[in-house]
Amino acid sequence: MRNFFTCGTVKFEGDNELSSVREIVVKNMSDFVKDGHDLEEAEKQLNEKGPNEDAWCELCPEAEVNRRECIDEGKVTSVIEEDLSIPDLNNEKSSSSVGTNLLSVSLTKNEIIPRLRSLNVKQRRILYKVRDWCIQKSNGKTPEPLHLFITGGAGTGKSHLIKCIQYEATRILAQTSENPDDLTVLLTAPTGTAAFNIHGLTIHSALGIFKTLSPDHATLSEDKINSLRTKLENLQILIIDEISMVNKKLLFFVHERLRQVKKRPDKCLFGGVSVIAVGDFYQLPPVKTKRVDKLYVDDPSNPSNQLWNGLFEIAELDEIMRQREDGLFAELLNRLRVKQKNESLTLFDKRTLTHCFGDGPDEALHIYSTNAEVDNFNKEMIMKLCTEFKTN
Ligand SMILES: Nc1ncnc2c1ncn2[C@@H]1O[C@H](COP(=O)(O)OP(=O)(O)OP(=O)(O)O)[C@@H](O)[C@H]1O
Repeated sequence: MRNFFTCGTVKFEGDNELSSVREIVVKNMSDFVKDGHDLEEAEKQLNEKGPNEDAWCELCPEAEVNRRECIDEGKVTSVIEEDLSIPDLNNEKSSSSVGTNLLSVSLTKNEIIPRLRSLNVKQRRILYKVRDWCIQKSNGKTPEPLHLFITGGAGTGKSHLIKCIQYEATRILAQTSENPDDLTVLLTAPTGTAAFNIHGLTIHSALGIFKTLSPDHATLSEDKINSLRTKLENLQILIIDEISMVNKKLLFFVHERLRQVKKRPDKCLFGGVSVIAVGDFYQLPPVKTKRVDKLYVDDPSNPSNQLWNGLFEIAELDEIMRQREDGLFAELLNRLRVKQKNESLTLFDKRTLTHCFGDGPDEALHIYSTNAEVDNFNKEMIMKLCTEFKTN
């Protein structure tokens, strides 16, 4: 056989000359078996090492970078940002305008790489846990949904980590849907300010939840649900920042809405979508919420209790990542964070706090405990900034 290949000749009909078998085979191979060696090599590697999790990035790094840069420049908008004006949310103007105008933007590759490299051991461990889950998904496996609670005091790098998780999870999960631009990871927070800080969306606007959390609005009509479904049909991970500001009722509505969107039965928690909750229960609590309705308060009589207590795996960050003076202040905050009312402060902490006391620069965000103080400050600033003003 080998002889026939190397020395054999054939004669084609109507052709007077003999043609070399070898030449014909080589020509046909170059025409029809392009990249044959590479394909064989790839098949061999696939069999030996399994699928390459970073294949997309290796094949098309430029395309991915371009796509992310376009998003940053606003040329390509996130699916969710375009329009989420679900009619029965229009009754409440603010609920449709706050969240829908916020872009759910991930960082560019160039911005993310230094962040990924800077992660400390605990941050990295959490990232890898989420990453492993995403890789299993992208390899066609069906791992149980993640329910992860990332917590830690002020400045321990929770927000920093969220952006890394969002980037990595989006990148890997892009391989699971036909359109790599499909929304697979949604970054949300319970208030407009918190959402803005992480370049995310409010939970209400992203999931079409009425702000007053009235039971009448728990279920959207099939039309409205369909519209939400087209935007969220490939959603696999929901990240909720500032979870301390979410109460049992809101989390229950999130579960219900995801269940509706994913067409899953009652018992399917969050419609099978993985949820990563991030925050610190020593920080801001939900507004107008009784103690028993706070998430961390175990109340078996409340049907939504099962959505939090005992469900979420806790991952705690404890290394303060803020720099210099900010770092000292963050350390102070973290000492105060766990103090009981009757425990006194150390002399050093008292001094530091006294040093911080004062109005601070005008342009800094001022927080007052009464509306009257807020009005006073605003008036004072208006008088300072606007020299010419008219009153009615
Ligand atoms: N691994 C890291 N390497 C370098 N800087 C980091 C790292 N993690 C966080 N930081 C920086 O530390 C500061 C605090 O981080 P971040 O805002 O993420 O903390 P946080 O836990 O969300 O704080 P808070 O609860 O007060 O909102 C930020 O300036 C952030 O950029």
